[in-house]
Amino acid sequence: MMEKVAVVHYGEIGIKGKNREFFERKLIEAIKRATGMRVRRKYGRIEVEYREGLESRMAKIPGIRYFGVGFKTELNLESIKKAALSVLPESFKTFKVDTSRSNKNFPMNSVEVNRKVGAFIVEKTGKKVDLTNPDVTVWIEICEKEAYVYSKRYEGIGGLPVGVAGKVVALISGGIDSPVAAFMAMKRGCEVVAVHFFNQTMHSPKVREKIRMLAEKLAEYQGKIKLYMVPFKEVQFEIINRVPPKLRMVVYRRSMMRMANLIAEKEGCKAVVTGDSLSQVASQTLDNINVIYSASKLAVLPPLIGMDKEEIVAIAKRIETYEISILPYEDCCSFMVAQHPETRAKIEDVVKYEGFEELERKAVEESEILEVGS
Ligand SMILES: Nc1ncnc2c1ncn2[C@@H]1O[C@H](COP(=O)(O)OP(=O)(O)OP(=O)(O)O)[C@@H](O)[C@H]1O
Repeated sequence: MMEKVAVVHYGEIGIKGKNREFFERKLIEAIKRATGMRVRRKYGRIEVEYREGLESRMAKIPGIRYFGVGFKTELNLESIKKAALSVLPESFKTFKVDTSRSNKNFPMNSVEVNRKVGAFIVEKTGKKVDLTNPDVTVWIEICEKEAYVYSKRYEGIGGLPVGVAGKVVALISGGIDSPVAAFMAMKRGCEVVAVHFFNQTMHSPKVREKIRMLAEKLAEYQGKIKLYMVPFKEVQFEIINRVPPKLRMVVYRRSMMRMANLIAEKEGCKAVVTGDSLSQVASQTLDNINVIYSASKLAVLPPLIGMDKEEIVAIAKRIETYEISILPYEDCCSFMVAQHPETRAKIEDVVKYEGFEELERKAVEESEILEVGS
């Protein structure tokens, strides 16, 4: 019996005590959804029936630390040797065998298995062992009733399965930062509801298409994603009518916070995620962040707060949102703000211009709600 499988390891879940079963169930659901294959929990790992192309989908599932693709075999040295030969690539010069053994009843320890299987590969292929820098590593995992043997090992994105931490609203602007922030929240177990505010007259269909593309990319990590497109032209015009240009930016971001809270209430979300990073732009001074975030009843989580632009860009490239984010688009709000917005806003100077909750509620009610992803 030799069955082609992927064997999944999930670091952090292992140490979560009584929540472990819940986390494993969520991870199994996510793998099933992403691959459509049979998935089983086994020996502190997850075994996935193999199909072509499964690797790229699995590499995007939060909660997976790494996974191997190879064979499941019967638990005896002969079967393991046979599997080891069959996972070798066509051309290589050097190799090593790396065995781990969770079944302590197996008659050989890991070092002995390394030696026996290594000697067998040398005998059959004439290749050399190199323990420090081999071209190929053959991993062998000896479990209760079976062994897994593979030479292809893929890094996952780590973190926790989507959904174990609850739901959040993530504000997605169309820039580089906010999709990265949404991804970071997913990676820590949040199910994300994406929200974008746009001006229904000024914004071309291209903007909507771009936001949809970003949501689709994020859906690859989460399964499906709900996207709220909130038309907030009326709110914007009210802000222009009432608020001096210098303060408009802080006021519209507070308004976005209130609308995000309304959506969170509808969707059962427990926090608002933004792409703010400290001091990157004028809106992101500590004074302004205090004033903006205080418009939210729910906690506001800015996962990028301590990151440099280069670090954010590197993640955006890795998760493949970068190429979409740099497509040209009309920014929602730059037309309405002063060239040098206030950087030290004070709450008492701002609230006196506010009071458009009715328009905010209407904008949220008129949102287009899309289910994106497969
Ligand atoms: N039109 C919008 N729709 C939804 N969220 C928005 C919108 N504009 C701004 N935001 C939220 O406010 C945050 C700060 O926006 P701002 O434009 O000041 O910063 P930024 O660093 O350019 O962020 P980004 O790269 O995400 O656009 C964004 O990361 C996003 O979470």
